[in-house]
Amino acid sequence: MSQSFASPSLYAHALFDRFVASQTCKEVQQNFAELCHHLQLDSQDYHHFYNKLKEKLNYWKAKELWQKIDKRASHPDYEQGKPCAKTKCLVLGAGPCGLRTAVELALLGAQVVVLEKRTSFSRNNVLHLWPYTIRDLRNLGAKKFYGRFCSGSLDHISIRQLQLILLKLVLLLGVEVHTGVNFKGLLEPQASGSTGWRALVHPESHPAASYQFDVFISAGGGRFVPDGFKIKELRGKLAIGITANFTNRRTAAETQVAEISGVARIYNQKFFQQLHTEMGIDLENIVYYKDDTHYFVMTAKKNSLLKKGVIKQDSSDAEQLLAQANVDQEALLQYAYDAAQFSTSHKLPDLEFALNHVGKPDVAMFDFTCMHRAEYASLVRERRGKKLLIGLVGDCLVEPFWPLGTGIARGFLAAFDTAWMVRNWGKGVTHLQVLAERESVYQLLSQTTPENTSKNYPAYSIDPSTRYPNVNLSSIKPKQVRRKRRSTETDSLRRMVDLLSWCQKHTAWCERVQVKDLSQSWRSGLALCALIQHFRPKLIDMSSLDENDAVHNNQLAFDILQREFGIEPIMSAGDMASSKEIDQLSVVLYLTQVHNVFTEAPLPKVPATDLGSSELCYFCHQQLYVLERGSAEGKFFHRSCFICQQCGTTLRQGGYTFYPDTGRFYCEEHSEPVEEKGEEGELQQADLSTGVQVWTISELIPLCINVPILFNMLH
Ligand SMILES: NC(=O)C1=CN([C@@H]2O[C@H](COP(=O)(O)OP(=O)(O)OC[C@H]3O[C@@H](n4cnc5c(N)ncnc54)[C@H](OP(=O)(O)O)[C@@H]3O)[C@@H](O)[C@H]2O)C=CC1
Repeated sequence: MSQSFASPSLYAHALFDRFVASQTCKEVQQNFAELCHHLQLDSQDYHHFYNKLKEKLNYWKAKELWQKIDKRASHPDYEQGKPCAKTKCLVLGAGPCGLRTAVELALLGAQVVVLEKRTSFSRNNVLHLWPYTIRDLRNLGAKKFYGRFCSGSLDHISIRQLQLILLKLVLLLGVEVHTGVNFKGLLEPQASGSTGWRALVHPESHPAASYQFDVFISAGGGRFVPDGFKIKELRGKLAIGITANFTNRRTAAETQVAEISGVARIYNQKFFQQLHTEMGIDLENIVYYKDDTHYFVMTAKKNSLLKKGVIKQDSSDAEQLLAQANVDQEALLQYAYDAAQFSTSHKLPDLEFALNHVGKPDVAMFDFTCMHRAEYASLVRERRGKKLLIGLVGDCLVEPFWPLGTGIARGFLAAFDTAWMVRNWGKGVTHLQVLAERESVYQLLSQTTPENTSKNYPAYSIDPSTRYPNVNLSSIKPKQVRRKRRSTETDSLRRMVDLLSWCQKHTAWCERVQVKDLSQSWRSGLALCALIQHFRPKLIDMSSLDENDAVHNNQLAFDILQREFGIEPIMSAGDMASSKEIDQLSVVLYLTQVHNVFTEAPLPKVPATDLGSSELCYFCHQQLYVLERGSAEGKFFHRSCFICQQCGTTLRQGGYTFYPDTGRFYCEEHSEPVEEKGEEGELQQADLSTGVQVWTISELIPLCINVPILFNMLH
């Protein structure tokens, strides 16, 4: 105990205060460990941890937090932690969505382990919060952890602050969070039946490697989707986003500068014209929020970026256009700096770039026209009698179109829906029913807006019917799930068969080689060498190879493929030649890469649709850019056009009356004159989705069955 404290309990209070006020991920973890040590609490005793902590820390400040947590935990949906008392969950990713899901799983009584590859929370970018998320976080004590949380009319928070709030909360609830741990894949239960599902992690010796679980939640962000899930790609017209963060010193001058919650070109032509004339910067829109940083996000026009030398060479391919080598970083910094200065009337003195996680000025330019969405949200895998429920949340489920500000709100909705699914799982509902219900709810997610979700925020719980009015939990039937899964499995199998056919076709020229399967046929190394010779005759001479020298043949092929094409060997040449059984999955993974380099199979190109600008305003029928878009009753419009039909006052959300027969909106004081009813067409939203199917290694993995048998079945 520190000498300066009169009693152990005062010291505990100080430690708790320090934990609550921690401002980095590392500080949170260290202060938490110190608190547990001082109170002699085992943080891995997840069932009892929170209650024991409460017993030992009952001074006013802690009590205020316990009251909030207890209120949430006493919701009937959690049944006092019974539904998932035997459920063990692994959550991948300590982003806001992974952590928010972890809170719910812990409240349901599950053991929860979170893996995060980063060691610090460094994302300054600021997220827009829907009213329900603000209420949700407030009720979980967000303001206790972060005093500035949504003060006044603020409706946004930096990603890192949100992560810090949720990290503190999950730790108090007994969740284990391991940072600096990279999830590499799922490990199936062993044949002996001695282990369940586990994770392959880096570093391999990390204790999380031995954790066995029956629920896996992937919240690894937009780039991480586990094997077995199909992804759809949605593309819009080219839209170049720039985000920039500047240090916020919170001086009086900085405090006074007004935020810009979304100025779009159509509203303030003069501002954008001046910006263009005076600075040569041509923008569609700009947003400025204050939190830990001064955060600016803008959509820039390509031509102005070319003229200012930010983009070096024009290209019709967005990827090439924004490739690192084609961007002048200094010019980009200047562009973002000038836009920030101009839009705040040069009232932010001494603007200095905040630094990102690699210590560079936190400015990024990206193409946000392309987004991914998982075709379904859940899966069950079964091996050796052990079932694993897999769910997706956050950006890896639905990547948001950021100007809409939907990311975190939809992310949290999916976190609740996923928790509801795990609750059913824990309660022993059959797995097809669990999946069918989850998919029924998932169908709604991409259409949710603050208007069409329930306004009864206090009633929100993990039960989907509290949030989605008129949700039909059985719109998808268990048998449909089975059919869909089967077709996915058949797709995977077909691809394996295709791979086998491809290998057979391109080794057929060599009499000494007979490819019958995707395992034993590759032992001698000759088949691999024959494939190489077929596609790159100069790299190898088959006539010099001896079938009985398997180690040499394999080593030769592995070396060539690594040196020439960067394909890492799957095992040592010695193991390949001598192991009792060759692992089919490994061979499939390896040969898929060989197939891809030799065929250079291009990914299908997607026709561009016009996401950014094709809609028209419901009222004025003029072009409607997404950033300036308001919506009510399923209509989209310029916010300035949203006025009372009679008196012209601007309407606000929740403060209007809508007449579906005429499609007109009125303020609360006026109403539709009976005799004036007319007809008005409904604006239909274009279907922007374009399914793109890409053959990836992961699609070959779900089923590693006996390919020759399947080959016969399918042909
Ligand atoms: N720049 C921006 O403005 C961004 C905003 N967001 C917003 O944040 C919100 C929540 O996003 P969320 O879905 O939680 O995702 P996040 O991207 O916030 O979090 C996912 C976390 O998982 C980590 N991760 C990924 N793969 C692995 C792995 N194999 N092993 C261990 N850790 C891994 C990621 O690290 P790493 O990031 O290093 O891959 C990241 O820290 C959304 O609203 C989204 O729109 C999200 C990302 C960027």
